[in-house]
Amino acid sequence: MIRFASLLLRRLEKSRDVISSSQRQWLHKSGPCLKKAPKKLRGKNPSSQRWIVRQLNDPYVQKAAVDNYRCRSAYKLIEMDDKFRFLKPGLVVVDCGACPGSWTQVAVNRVNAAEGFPRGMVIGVDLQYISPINGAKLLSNCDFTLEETQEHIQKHLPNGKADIVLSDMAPNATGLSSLDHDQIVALQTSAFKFSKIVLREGGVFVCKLWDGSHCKMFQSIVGDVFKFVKVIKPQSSRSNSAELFVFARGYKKIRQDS
Ligand SMILES: C[S@@+](CC[C@H](N)C(=O)[O-])C[C@H]1O[C@@H](n2cnc3c(N)ncnc32)[C@H](O)[C@@H]1O
Repeated sequence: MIRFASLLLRRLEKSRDVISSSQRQWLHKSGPCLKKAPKKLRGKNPSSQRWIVRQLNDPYVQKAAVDNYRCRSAYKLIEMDDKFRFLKPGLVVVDCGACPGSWTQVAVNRVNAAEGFPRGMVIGVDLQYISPINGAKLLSNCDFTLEETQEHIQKHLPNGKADIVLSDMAPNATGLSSLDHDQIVALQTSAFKFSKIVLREGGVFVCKLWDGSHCKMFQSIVGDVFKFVKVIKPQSSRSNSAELFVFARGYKKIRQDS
């Protein structure tokens, strides 16, 4: 058991949230969460130890492994979609900040779910390499905030249009909360501007923020062009994280010049 745990630790350390199929099988068989840190943690720095123990004890990490999702973030999108029912069969989805790919996996499953409906389309884009996902177009190593990337995405969209823009993009956190907040707001402002260009009337925009001074303003700017806006914290989002999601539906297709 400990040997397997050590193997898992090594893999977790290498790839953070991403879990391989053998780890998935082991987690599946091992049942309930580990409550104690395996001996192999000795010698690791305290922050690595905390991260590893948290991963091993996190039910969503285990569930993701069993359900074949690339990371626990999948459940945040699943929860939001179970509540608001926006990922419908046949829709076109852009997933910004898609790596390692769990939101893309959820979106592919849900927009292609029903027989007799046209197949949907999911395009994922990230600064990092995203390994292939059946049924998705992936644009790896692309900075979403660049005009050329956004033009490239548009070229892949049918008539340059999408029904849903998702953005789970996040900068590398510095630990300085106001700086991190400003950086994520800048990223999501770029996703919001893009959504105003590509969304069809009635479209949906979902993005992640880290709580801070600009949240209210961001929500109000989004509210100007969507009929319904809500800030939500899914249960699967860790309670000690500043993470929040802005969910906006009913894009009002008006002339935009910003
Ligand atoms: C929290 S992860 C996304 C997890 C993803 N939703 C999933 O479920 O697998 C945030 C991602 O945003 C990406 N990112 C940050 N800045 C970006 C940018 N300017 N352009 C594209 N991706 C970016 C990061 O590389 C990182 O992979």
